Amino acid sequence: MSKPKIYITKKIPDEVLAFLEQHCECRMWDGRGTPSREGLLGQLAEVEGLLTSSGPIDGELLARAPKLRVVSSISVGYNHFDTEAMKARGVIGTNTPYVLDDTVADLVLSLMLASARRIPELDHFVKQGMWKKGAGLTDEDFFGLDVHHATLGIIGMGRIGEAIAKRAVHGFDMKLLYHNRSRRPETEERFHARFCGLEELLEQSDFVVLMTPLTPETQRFMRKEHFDRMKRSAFFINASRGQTVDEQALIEALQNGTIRGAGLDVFDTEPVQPDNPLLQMPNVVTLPHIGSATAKTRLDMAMTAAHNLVDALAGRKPQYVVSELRSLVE
Ligand SMILES: NC(=O)c1ccc[n+]([C@@H]2O[C@H](COP(=O)([O-])OP(=O)(O)OC[C@H]3O[C@@H](n4cnc5c(N)ncnc54)[C@H](O)[C@@H]3O)[C@@H](O)[C@H]2O)c1
Ligand SMILES: O=C(O)[C@H](O)CO
Repeated sequence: MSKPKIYITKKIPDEVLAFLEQHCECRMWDGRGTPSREGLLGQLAEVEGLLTSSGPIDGELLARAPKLRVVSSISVGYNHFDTEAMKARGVIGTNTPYVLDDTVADLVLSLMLASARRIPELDHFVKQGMWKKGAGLTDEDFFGLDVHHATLGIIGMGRIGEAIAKRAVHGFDMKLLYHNRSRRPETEERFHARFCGLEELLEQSDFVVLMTPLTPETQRFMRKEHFDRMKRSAFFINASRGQTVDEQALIEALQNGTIRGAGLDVFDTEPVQPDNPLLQMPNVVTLPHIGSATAKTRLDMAMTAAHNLVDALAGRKPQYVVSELRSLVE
């Protein structure tokens, strides 16, 4: 029996490719990064499975891929899936939850610590030779904000939110507030966390961490009125998606001193434009969307995605089908 044809839009670890080759006829993008949109669309005529981490997987793409049955994303976020178009065509969509929770949570704590203790700013200061006698420096020039025992507000208390909570509460003795679509009694008990309305969370937190998925409901979720409610001494951390924030409102809140600083792994446009004012701000720590970027975690994500793809193509129920498309496998 012939193997199903799949296309892989970025380089994946050898052992994941070897596993896929046992079950599928694989073609993998061999350039750097990912193919252009046109380049990708031109590859799809015979393809039954797509392994990717970007999109959009929309009506235009589906029209160019008449045999496509499964799109397996090497990511937990799947805002690049047009789930309505996929459902209408019966295309299964899968993702990779759980395997990256700890790695992303480590990064969020890093952003909190780096922004509050001004690590990149003061690293630059030292390397530029500005730490010297006679410069008139005082202790206060280096003061930051304590992370330990501060109040953390997590918006979007899901899998990654919980991993952040564990580190913050058990490691840093932080007080935890959270806002979520629904209450989580076990989380409250485990971390002495308090569920509260968004406004109260914003007003009381020293660190506000945004960890919701990007959905129509969370698009531009953090706006001017929300930054206005935050403490002037507070930090805003975003590792969800850039479009969950009104970036212009964030820029103004930072410029006006409405909030003290920010730690950002994600941006409205990625890669972030070089003239984005956020890149000029010493009180903002910026990263190139690296929440899950360790070799071990990316390997686990790619292998999880490969199993999802192989199972779905073989007519078995994959481990992680995105919720909007679960009816296709039940
Ligand atoms: N920066 C990165 O590299 C990186 C890595 C992994 C995940 N992410 C992002 O993080 C997101 C969360 O991942 P997860 O695995 O924790 O997902 P999850 O589904 O386990 O948790 C998300 C939580 O957000 C809540 N939520 C959704 N809409 C909400 C709303 N309108 N108001 C309040 N709460 C709301 C949900 O109830 C859920 O508890 C992903 O969808 C992805 O966009 C980013
Ligand atoms: O959603 C995810 O898994 C990360 O953002 C990587 O894309």
